[in-house]
Amino acid sequence: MSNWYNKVRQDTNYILEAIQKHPFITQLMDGTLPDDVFRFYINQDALYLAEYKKNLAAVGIKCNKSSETQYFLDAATGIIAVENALHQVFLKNEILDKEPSPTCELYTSYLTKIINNHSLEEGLAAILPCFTIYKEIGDYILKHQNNKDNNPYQDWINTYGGTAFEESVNKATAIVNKYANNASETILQNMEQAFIKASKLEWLFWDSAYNKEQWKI
Ligand SMILES: Cc1ncc(C[n+]2csc(CCO)c2C)c(N)n1
Repeated sequence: MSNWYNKVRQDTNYILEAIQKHPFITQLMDGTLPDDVFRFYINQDALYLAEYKKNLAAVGIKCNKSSETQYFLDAATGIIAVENALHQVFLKNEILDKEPSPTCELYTSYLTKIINNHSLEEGLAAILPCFTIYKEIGDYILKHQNNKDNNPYQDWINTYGGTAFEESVNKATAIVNKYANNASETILQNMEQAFIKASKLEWLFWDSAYNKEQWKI
């Protein structure tokens, strides 16, 4: 298969469209997203990222080539720097709640399960939507917004849209494509399932933030 990502991107287009239409994203874009909702999101995202960086490092050390390991370990370190800066801006460094929401718990546990108990290829497929969906949503907002000078969430939008983040996403995608090129039919099916599941969890993460999801008991 020449380009695995292009195929799964096509197959998950409906998820991307659902994210673009989600009120969290439309209100983030027009700047009307309630402050408490965004803070809930950033709070949960800080908890998500604390686990995600471990998952990225775990995938990295399983890769065969040292350049691939280097890439994922650098990306994990980058999370500490870049993403934490966003949390400083919006959360003023204060973690409001240390308890992950059900969806945050589900997404991080799902990734940890796949990475630790399944093939490297599936692990790679599972971590990729985190990169590609944020890049696409960042670009989508930059393209469609007309309030760049007075959107309270512009720092967030600029982090993911535009060219700064593009190279990193392309590199991650290229690594996953390379492993897919050498994968068996069964592994390819598992990779696609993992990519779809993680993409759905990205939608769910925004939806759960929009509803300020709580544990029911
Ligand atoms: C739920 C959730 N999903 C994806 C990202 C975006 N993101 C997190 S780490 C990383 C790779 C290196 O920066 C990217 C793109 C996020 N912040 N929160």
